[in-house]
Amino acid sequence: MAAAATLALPAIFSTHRRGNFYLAKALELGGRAFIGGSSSPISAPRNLGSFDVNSSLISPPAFFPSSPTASSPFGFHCLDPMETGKYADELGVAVRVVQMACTLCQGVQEGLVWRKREQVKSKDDDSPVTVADWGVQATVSWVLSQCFGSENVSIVAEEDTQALSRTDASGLLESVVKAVNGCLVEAHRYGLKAPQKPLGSTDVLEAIGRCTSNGGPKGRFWVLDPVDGTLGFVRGDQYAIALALIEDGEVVLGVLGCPNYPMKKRWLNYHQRYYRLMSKLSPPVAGSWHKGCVMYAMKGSGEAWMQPLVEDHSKLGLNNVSARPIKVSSVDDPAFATFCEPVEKSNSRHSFTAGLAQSVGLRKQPLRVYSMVKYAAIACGDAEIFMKFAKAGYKEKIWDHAAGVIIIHEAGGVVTDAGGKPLDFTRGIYLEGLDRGIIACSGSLLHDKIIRAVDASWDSSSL
Ligand SMILES: Nc1ncnc2c1ncn2[C@@H]1O[C@H](COP(=O)(O)OS(=O)(=O)O)[C@@H](OP(=O)(O)O)[C@H]1O
Ligand SMILES: [Mg+2]
Ligand SMILES: [Mg+2]
Ligand SMILES: [Mg+2]
Repeated sequence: MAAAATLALPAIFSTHRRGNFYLAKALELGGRAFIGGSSSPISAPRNLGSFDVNSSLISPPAFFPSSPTASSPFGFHCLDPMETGKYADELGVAVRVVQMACTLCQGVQEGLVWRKREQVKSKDDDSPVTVADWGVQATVSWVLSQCFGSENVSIVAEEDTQALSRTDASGLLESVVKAVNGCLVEAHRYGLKAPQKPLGSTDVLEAIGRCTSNGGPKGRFWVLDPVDGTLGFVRGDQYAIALALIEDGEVVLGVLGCPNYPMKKRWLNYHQRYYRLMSKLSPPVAGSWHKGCVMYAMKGSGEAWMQPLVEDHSKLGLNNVSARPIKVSSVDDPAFATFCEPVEKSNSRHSFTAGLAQSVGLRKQPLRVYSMVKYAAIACGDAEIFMKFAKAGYKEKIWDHAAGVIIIHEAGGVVTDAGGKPLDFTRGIYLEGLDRGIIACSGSLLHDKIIRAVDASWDSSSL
């Protein structure tokens, strides 16, 4: 939604050289993020079958097992049919398109090492936007329209076409079109249909520009953050692709693609340390740095799932596919809890959260991670707390939270504002009425403690 008015390069180029060096190093180590199966304890997902929504999908969905179930003729992750079958088709399409989008982003992130100047632009608020942000928005919008019919699809999304439509942006637009077609041509590998011919620039602009919904309390709309944590993305670090569906003001499904997030926590620790200490750590054995996953959940199911990113589903035996249920951590002693927060000081008050951490008895260093990967870390039990206190005047957008909130919730956690109220997705593109900040926790014990600590210290803080 924020307009990208200038094509001038942002300051991040001078300050982010380190990040690109890291990315180059990371790529030297592992090549493209690819997981052909996880060695984590797996329980096979109970989903399945053939699939054909408006003939835009082909069957069987390669990353789900293949036998049909009574509850899901479309073959997706089969949750309790009484409660959650309603959105099974939407979830299936959402997971597939997010998987595809992850691959698009990985390609662009690799390219940033060599061609960053053409691929990153600056928006009015100086935040970065890249070929990947536009490319993912176009791809998701196109696929959703194909699958459900454009007349049935309404999307709230972060990006617009303003910067891409400028006469001096033809090279940029060309890069976006190339990224989108490169992604869509592989659609069949994800059980989706590719376009009959490559999309032209008009089609791509139309797909991006179609995402003009303003949300609200009634009806059904998708919420998309094509690249959340673009700064992390540009720096070769963590980022997420976030897609959610909202109906009558409630988030009913959420999918988070986390292309650099490992299936195993120990690799997250390694990733963090590797970025910081770079040359002092020996590189992981090639291919062993299993990173890249998609997490998803459907409202009311009490289940959330994580599966590895796969590049080519056709090369996988269906039974090798390894979605596993995720649950929040059971740690409720603050001394052993990990809390996450934004990396950028300008996005959240680090000094305030440091004070809170101390008063609550948190002992570990904060895990500063870009994007909704923070929500992902809590949902899968890698961390216990996420706190964000934006500066006064900043209004949180629904696309930065919707997918993460439902996944944490279904995985057993709690997400509220600092007043203990659920986030309100009924009031347009912003989380209007948000009380002070956002607090997500693995359990209510920790959550209560943080809320009380915020109350105790808010007035004396300078916020
Ligand atoms: N000033 C300010 N205050 C608070 N939040 C802001 C602010 N500016 C931006 N944003 C939004 O923050 C999104 C990234 O949030 P993160 O938690 O990943 O922050 S950080 O990058 O780790 O610092 C980021 O999402 P993306 O634009 O998708 O990257 C923004 O929507
Ligand atoms: Mg975002
Ligand atoms: Mg974004
Ligand atoms: Mg942005």
